[in-house]
Amino acid sequence: MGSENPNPFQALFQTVERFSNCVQTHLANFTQQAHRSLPTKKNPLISISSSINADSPATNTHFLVKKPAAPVTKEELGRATWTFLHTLAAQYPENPTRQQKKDVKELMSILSRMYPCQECADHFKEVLRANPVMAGSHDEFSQWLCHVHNVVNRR
Ligand SMILES: Cc1cc2nc3c(=O)[nH]c(=O)nc-3n(C[C@H](O)[C@H](O)[C@H](O)COP(=O)(O)OP(=O)(O)OC[C@H]3O[C@@H](n4cnc5c(N)ncnc54)[C@H](O)[C@@H]3O)c2cc1C
Repeated sequence: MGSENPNPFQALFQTVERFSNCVQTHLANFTQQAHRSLPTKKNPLISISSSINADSPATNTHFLVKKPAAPVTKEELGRATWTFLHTLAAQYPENPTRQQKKDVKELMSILSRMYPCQECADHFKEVLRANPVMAGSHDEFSQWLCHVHNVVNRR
């Protein structure tokens, strides 16, 4: 076989290798996490409390009920956001439309401006500048996300 007929297993081996690298990263992160202490709730980024108050008169169309604040730390917010992003990547189509590619790039850009942790948002802007979103296919986007997740967490 000449260079026009590359080994048909080569692409498969490369995909398996990339997947294996990603799994290794997961395991490494998981092991590190197991040794870390649980995130502290002493310094929450934000407190999520319902704006519903049961005591107020029903003069408006909605009732207000005050609930205890649920503190959200940087770690909790990060984990929830990564879960959302990796779920999005898992469902990202093999052959995305032009609109889907545009949407996912805009989403990342919005995240870098509006992420509710200013320090993280600023850092993510730098990460995006150095690693422009790659969303040409399911694999491309999943691997790009995996990579930027590692870059963010290495910091
Ligand atoms: C956009 C963004 C910017 C952030 N910037 C900062 C910052 O500047 N400073 C800061 O302190 N924190 C930042 N964070 C939070 C940080 O990334 C972590 O979410 C947080 O520190 C908690 O880390 P963790 O190790 O518990 O797990 P997380 O990194 O939140 O990951 C959650 C789970 O995802 C899995 N996982 C880990 N790596 C990968 C991977 N590469 N691919 C697939 N799955 C993986 C693991 O099973 C892990 O338990 C940012 C988060 C986001 C979403």
